[in-house]
Amino acid sequence: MGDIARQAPEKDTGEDIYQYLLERITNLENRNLELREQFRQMESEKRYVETQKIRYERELRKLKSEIEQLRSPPLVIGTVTDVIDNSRVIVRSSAGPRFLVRTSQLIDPDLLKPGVRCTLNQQSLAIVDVLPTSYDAQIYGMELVESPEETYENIGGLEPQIEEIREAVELPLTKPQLFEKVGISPPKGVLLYGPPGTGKTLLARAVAHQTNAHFLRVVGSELVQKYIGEGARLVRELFDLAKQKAPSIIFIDEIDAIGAHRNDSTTSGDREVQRTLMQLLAEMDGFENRGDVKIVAATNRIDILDRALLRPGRFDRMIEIPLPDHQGRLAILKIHTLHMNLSEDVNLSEVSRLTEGKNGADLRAICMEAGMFAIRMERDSVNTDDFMKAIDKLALDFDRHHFHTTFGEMFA
Ligand SMILES: Nc1ncnc2c1ncn2[C@@H]1O[C@H](COP(=O)(O)OP(=O)(O)OP(=O)(O)O)[C@@H](O)[C@H]1O
Repeated sequence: MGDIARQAPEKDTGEDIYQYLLERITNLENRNLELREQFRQMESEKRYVETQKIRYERELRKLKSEIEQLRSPPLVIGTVTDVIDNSRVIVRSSAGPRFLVRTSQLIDPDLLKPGVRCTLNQQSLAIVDVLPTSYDAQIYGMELVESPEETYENIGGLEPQIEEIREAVELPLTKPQLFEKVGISPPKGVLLYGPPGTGKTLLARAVAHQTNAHFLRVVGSELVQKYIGEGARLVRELFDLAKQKAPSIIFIDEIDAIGAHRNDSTTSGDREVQRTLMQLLAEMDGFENRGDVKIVAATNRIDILDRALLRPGRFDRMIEIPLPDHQGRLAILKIHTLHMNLSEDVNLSEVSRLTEGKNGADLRAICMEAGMFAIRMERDSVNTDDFMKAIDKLALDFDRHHFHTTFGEMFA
């Protein structure tokens, strides 16, 4: 600035004035360049702030819709008993009482006939939807796979557990005569317990693959939360379907949601859970041991399970699925990097050492993230640096998730 503001020469010979103006022009040009550079930097900062803003807005929208979902009340199931006119029908709710309710204009009045099952809004009891009369696994969030693709080779570090489940589930399905000859009953149900993401679902799917059995998966919490008053009925239908599709493996994930230790509380939610559990126990008891339907359940909370579930003839085999140790992590990393193009510098044993305490699902995520870092750097092989960044990113995501969960709980 000082240069630009320099005083004009006192002696105004033509040469001096020319020199002075030349210098002034150069200074102004330099200053112009400086300002342009500053402008460019500010533009790029502005762009960065704008993208950050978009990211936060997106995150906000996601969180809002999550809150919305959590707040949306479950639906009540009912059966139409009488139709008054196009907008009013009498419905018997699954909890017992009958109501005169309104129907949404979106529902085709021709569908509303006595005997039809429908869902009702929990507060207004207005009819929200009509359920198909025939059994539809998808409605209830059941997953039915003809024969899953996972094999024992896709499971890392659980050799003793694989052996156990083969003996308890696979052998009775493939060689029932062995048990008959010896005169013992094979286990009816197997309970897999341990921390989340350690491969319990994977193990159950692999057994179904090995035995060419249908794989039917239900989630305990969904059985009792999605459609009030339907838990017991769903359990009954689940077993019917499994028998129909035999050989089959019923996989009940989060069994603790229906099989937690009972206490004396009598809220309607608790009664619903109890009815569902009683139905499950009844189904298991009335079940042919030597049949070709096997039940595998999984839980992260064996400590809260009702002992009734663990009695002989029910889940009489318990298999612990622990967090993987160093060798286990190495085996899992090998599985998830099998088809990846790894640079020579990658030492999976070192990656395993740096991921102590991580489960199989985390390790899979680390491998995928490492691959993403390589893609971002426009490389076609994954190197050690990518793995290090992926490990850091996972730790960061974990902290963020933890923060959101705690934050969410504060407002729950
Ligand atoms: N031992 C393992 N070997 C290979 N992959 C694994 C292993 N454990 C977990 N994974 C990976 O993590 C994913 C999630 O694991 P899975 O759903 O089987 O865990 P889970 O124990 O059933 O968890 P949850 O208790 O949360 O239901 C699997 O699909 C698989 O890709």
